[in-house]
Amino acid sequence: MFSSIAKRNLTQSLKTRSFASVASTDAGLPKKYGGKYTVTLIPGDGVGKEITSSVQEIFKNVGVPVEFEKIDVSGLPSDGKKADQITEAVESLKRNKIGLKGILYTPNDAINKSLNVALRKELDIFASLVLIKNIPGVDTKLKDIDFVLVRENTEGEYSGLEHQSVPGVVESLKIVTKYKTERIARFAFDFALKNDRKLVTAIHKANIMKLADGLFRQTVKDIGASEYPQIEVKDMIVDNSSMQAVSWPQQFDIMVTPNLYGSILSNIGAALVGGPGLVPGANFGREHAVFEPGCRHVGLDIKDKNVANPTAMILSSTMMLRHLGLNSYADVISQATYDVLKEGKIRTPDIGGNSTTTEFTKAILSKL
Ligand SMILES: NC(=O)C1=CN([C@@H]2O[C@H](COP(=O)(O)OP(=O)(O)OC[C@H]3O[C@@H](n4cnc5c(N)ncnc54)[C@H](O)[C@@H]3O)[C@@H](O)[C@H]2O)C=CC1
Ligand SMILES: O=C(O)CCC(=O)C(=O)O
Ligand SMILES: [Mg+2]
Repeated sequence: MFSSIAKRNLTQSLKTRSFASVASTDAGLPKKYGGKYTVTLIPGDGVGKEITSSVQEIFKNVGVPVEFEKIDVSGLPSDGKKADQITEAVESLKRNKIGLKGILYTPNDAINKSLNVALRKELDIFASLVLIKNIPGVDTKLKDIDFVLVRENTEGEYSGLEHQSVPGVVESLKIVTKYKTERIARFAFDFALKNDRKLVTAIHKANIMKLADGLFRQTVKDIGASEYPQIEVKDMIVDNSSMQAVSWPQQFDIMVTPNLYGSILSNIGAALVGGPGLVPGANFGREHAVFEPGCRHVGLDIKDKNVANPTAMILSSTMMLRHLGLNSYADVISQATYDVLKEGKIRTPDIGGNSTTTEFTKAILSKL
């Protein structure tokens, strides 16, 4: 199915500290026009503008053959017409097939639905891929962490099907389908095969949600046993997985999860390796791929303060370049980013420094 998932193809020097090459689906890659790819750029809310500016500056400096088509979308209630913005973004992504995206804010009210979720559903970018790996130079309590989260991105607890039956009684539907579970399971196993990973763990709560999570658990196990006998498959209850993740994360290789457990585990994963500013991510469908920071934080509290860590966005952009087959550009940019982090002289406050986003970006530029 995902025949074009790239093998780890990084140079030996990068191997120990780079994330795996990323999955791409068997959909045709975007076409180049005038020698360049057009990529939809959605800076998003909070720190989005600052961290995507950092990527744009780096791409320009390196001469990456990518032209950005910028679309402003905001989840902030005050900011313009949501329906028009999201339609424009979806049309652009459908045209370009590929996007780089910051995170869109969702108010905690009963009215405004998540635009992030709407975009993922509309494009059917069903597989969220988040890479949790220690970065040399970023000190963490636990070491040698290197696991991948494959999260179902379009159903589960994020289905948004809720109603109040009578005042004080709310029903919230979690949808799990065999079809969508099979495809996320195959994505996880294909990714394992192509990236030399050996173990897929299905995360669930089948002891309580016997039908929904029972279906998820059993389907992953069945697909593993029948189609991927060379990959080991285990399952683990989500509560225990959370505990294991903060005590013995080295046991995990690939976790395949329903939607909400993936969000929670991506946050745990980010905390393990240094925070939300460091973890890259991507969303794949059959036709489209959208790259965005893996644990999807908005960072409204630090907006326009020039302190955001752009690493997650930069590494998401290098995943995107690998998806486009622009590996040499990806290698140069990720190497420079890792070098700056390893040296530790210039670092943003989230990882213990006092440098600005601009200074961090300049330090990367100086390595290129
Ligand atoms: N609140 C929202 O509108 C949305 C929330 N989410 C989800 O909700 C959960 C938590 O989100 P929030 O409470 O909004 O978290 P948040 O955006 O407030 O971030 C939490 C903390 O991390 C810091 N942070 C985030 N990005 C950073 C960066 N690049 N560099 C340095 N520091 C950074 C922030 O300053 C903040 O202190 C996550 O699972 C996220 O995926 C996802 C999309 C929208
Ligand atoms: O879009 C949102 O507001 C929240 C979504 C979320 O937590 C996630 O996608 O990880
Ligand atoms: Mg989340």
